[in-house]
Amino acid sequence: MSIRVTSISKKFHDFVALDNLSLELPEGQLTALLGPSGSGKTTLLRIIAGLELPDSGQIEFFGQDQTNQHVSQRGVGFVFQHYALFKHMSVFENVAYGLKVKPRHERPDKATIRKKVMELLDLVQLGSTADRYPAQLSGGQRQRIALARALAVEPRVLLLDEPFGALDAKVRAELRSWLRRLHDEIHLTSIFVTHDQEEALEVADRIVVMNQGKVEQEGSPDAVYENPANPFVYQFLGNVNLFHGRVRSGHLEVEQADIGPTDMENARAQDDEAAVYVRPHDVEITLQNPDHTGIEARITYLRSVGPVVRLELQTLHSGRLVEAHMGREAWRIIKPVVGDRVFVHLRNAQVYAKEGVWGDYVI
Ligand SMILES: Nc1ncnc2c1ncn2[C@@H]1O[C@H](COP(=O)(O)OP(=O)(O)OP(=O)(O)O)[C@@H](O)[C@H]1O
Repeated sequence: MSIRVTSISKKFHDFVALDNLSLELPEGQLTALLGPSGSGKTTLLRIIAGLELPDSGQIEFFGQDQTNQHVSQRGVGFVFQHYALFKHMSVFENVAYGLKVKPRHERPDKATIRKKVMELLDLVQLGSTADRYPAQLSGGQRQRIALARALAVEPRVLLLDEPFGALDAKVRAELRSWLRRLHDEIHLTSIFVTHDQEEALEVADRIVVMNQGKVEQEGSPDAVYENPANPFVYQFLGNVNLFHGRVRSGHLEVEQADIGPTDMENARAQDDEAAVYVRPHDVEITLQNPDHTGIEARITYLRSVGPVVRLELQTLHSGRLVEAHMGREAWRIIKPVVGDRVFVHLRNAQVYAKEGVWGDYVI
């Protein structure tokens, strides 16, 4: 385990930013701290870095206690959202900076520094910009240089705080896949903070979902997406429809439709109210409802966006709005239009019964 966070708490006045939080981060992996604004992600990152002191708890790197180590002794590299490069220095000088300011006995000679900087610039695919100044680079290029600068001092741990947060959507998407490929090359233990679930799912080896200073769930992107531990995680990881249903004798009922048998193990959940969550791409639409498993609804909005047709429907029983995404092929078969009365089927529903008891219900 390369980074171990044990029982960290941090208050700002009366506000609890981190609440007895513990976490272990595997070596060589890229871990995303994901959570809504104010959930404590940046505070945790700053405490790991040594930029902020916890009220209690312990931080270890590779088995060594770092809690009282100064930031300069921890061997961390940073990239921040607005970590401006030195404007008056060229790209080369910016990346070389951390090496040039090392104490004399640790400082590499000039030729070694030049070789290293050029290698790093090639690694971030900006070798040709060595003589330019930051003002002559795009925002995305500047962040790549900031990353090269952070890597120059060979940190043990790389910390990135919303590194692409200030960039536009297209550049952001490019840098995401670039960061993923880069990490596959360097395998440095890295933590990056984001509130963008897509970014976390696409880039990270592990995701830590945070809420109100605590960890809600941690695991691989697939595990967290496929098996969210609770409604908070489920809702946070993407668009979702919520239905109120009832489990009766092991069957899930939603708006007079018999959705089918549930596999909920807990006895209390066998006859109870249930919150039913379904993602838009798991909502299926049919024109007929012979087995009464569909919820009656009317199409109120329809628009095709690239390969997906987005629909909004309103259920006839409760008036609840439902978002559905159909593949174009599926849409072509039944060609529904606005105003049509159809049936909504819930696939891969996550059923959370009252009192936090929950089950996974899959047709
Ligand atoms: N120095 C400080 N003084 C007072 N309150 C602070 C300080 N730093 C953070 N906070 C508060 O602690 C809470 C957690 O902040 P933090 O920046 O860790 O959240 P975050 O999850 O990174 O959110 P965001 O995505 O908005 O940056 C916030 O409510 C913030 O206002």
